[in-house]
Amino acid sequence: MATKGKGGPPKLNQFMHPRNPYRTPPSFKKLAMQYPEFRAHCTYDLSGKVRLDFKNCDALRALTTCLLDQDFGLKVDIPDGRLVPTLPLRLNYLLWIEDLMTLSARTDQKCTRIGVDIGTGSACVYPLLAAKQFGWSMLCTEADEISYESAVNNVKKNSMQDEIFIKKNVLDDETSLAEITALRAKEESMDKPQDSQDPPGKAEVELETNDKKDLESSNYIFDFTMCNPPFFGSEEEIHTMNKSKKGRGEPVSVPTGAVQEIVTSGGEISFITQMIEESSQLKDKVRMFTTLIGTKADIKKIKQVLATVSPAHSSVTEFCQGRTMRWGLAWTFDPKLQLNQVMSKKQMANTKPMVMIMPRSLLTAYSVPAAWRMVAKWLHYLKVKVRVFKNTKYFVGAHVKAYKPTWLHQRRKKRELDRRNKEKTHKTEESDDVEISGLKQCRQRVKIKDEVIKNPL
Ligand SMILES: C[S@@+](CC[C@H](N)C(=O)[O-])C[C@H]1O[C@@H](n2cnc3c(N)ncnc32)[C@H](O)[C@@H]1O
Repeated sequence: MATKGKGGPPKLNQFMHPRNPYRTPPSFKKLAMQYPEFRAHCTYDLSGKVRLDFKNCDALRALTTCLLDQDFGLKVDIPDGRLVPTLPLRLNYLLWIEDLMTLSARTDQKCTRIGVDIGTGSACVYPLLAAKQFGWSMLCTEADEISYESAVNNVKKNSMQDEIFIKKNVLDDETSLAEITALRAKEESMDKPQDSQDPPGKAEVELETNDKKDLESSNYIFDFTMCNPPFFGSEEEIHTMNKSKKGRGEPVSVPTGAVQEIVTSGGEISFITQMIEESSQLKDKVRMFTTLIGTKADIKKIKQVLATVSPAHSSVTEFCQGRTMRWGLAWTFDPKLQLNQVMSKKQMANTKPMVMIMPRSLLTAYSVPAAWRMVAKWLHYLKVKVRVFKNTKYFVGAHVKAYKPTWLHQRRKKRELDRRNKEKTHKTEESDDVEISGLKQCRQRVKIKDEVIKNPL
């Protein structure tokens, strides 16, 4: 269950993406020691704990820029008054896209992924993280002049001009399409197998043949699009939506960002509706479309809009971080990309365990470890990776519980008891050295020993 903090909504960190590094909160103490610009915003309580004022935009900006530097080696400037991205959410979204792309038929690790970030913001946070952490190339759009300039500078600052392209308008811009098509062609020619002295194994040949077949049949230029759309419909909405909700206490941090960054006419529903409509015209160029959704209440309406363009598959997930939740929607017109195969952490937690009943005839010894050894052997033979989780003894993709019928369990228990009693009677007759089994017998043995000590021969 989520933990409830003092006076605020419950903390949701445990539902963060399993690979999100911020599942373990960063050490403010370490950050304060390393970065004077972060230290300037810190206070210390009586126990010496470092505290940050999350309602101060400058403090939030220092936190994000210092973490980007410390954890990802990214130098980022965010102009005053512009949106300060929080990193746990950004990583949750990118990691989910990474999960979805593993389903893509282009499973070759060598091929560079090319994505589009719609409305990249002044920090250019998604493309920078995507290029640095995942090795993807990104084409981005940014309509706001100040944010555009700042995003271009941030890319230059990190020498990522070969991986990140920023445009004011993108998908209808022939120049950017030409640039990306050229990049894709370059990547593909680089990925072609070089003459090697070792002949490839059978598995490698099969993989390469499948990849080639897939590339031949694919005209996709982009692997995915992503977007954190402007959230609010008006300036008044910013204030009403951020007012404390009953039972949730005061919001922990302040909303950051200029009006033109976070407000759009019609709110996120209208922005996402437009993206969905445009996606059906771009279905041959983009394999997968995704967007962030800021309000739970909007999901139903957005799903209805999505149904009108009849995607082949779609999937909704939730992103949990700190005390806020956001949602992700992905859709594709490619029938091979079964997006709903990727489950969110919450879905995983609610999934019932898979129960396997092992027929006795299959096993020489009918016990849980014996059943597990047999399953593990089959899985090893099938080359299925098995992870053993802390609280589950036996785990195979889903929980695999060895099933023991009660009647059988009781019969075995009775047989064991009979055997012990028989042995006990037998041994007591023979000698005083009673075998230890169970607390009662243990006491009995101690008594016997006591007697031996008291009455030495
Ligand atoms: C909510 S902010 C998200 C910024 C950044 N992606 C992030 O997650 O931190 C939305 C961004 O979209 C930009 N934007 C709004 N309408 C746009 C459009 N039609 N084309 C491109 N960018 C747009 C805004 O200027 C703003 O920077």
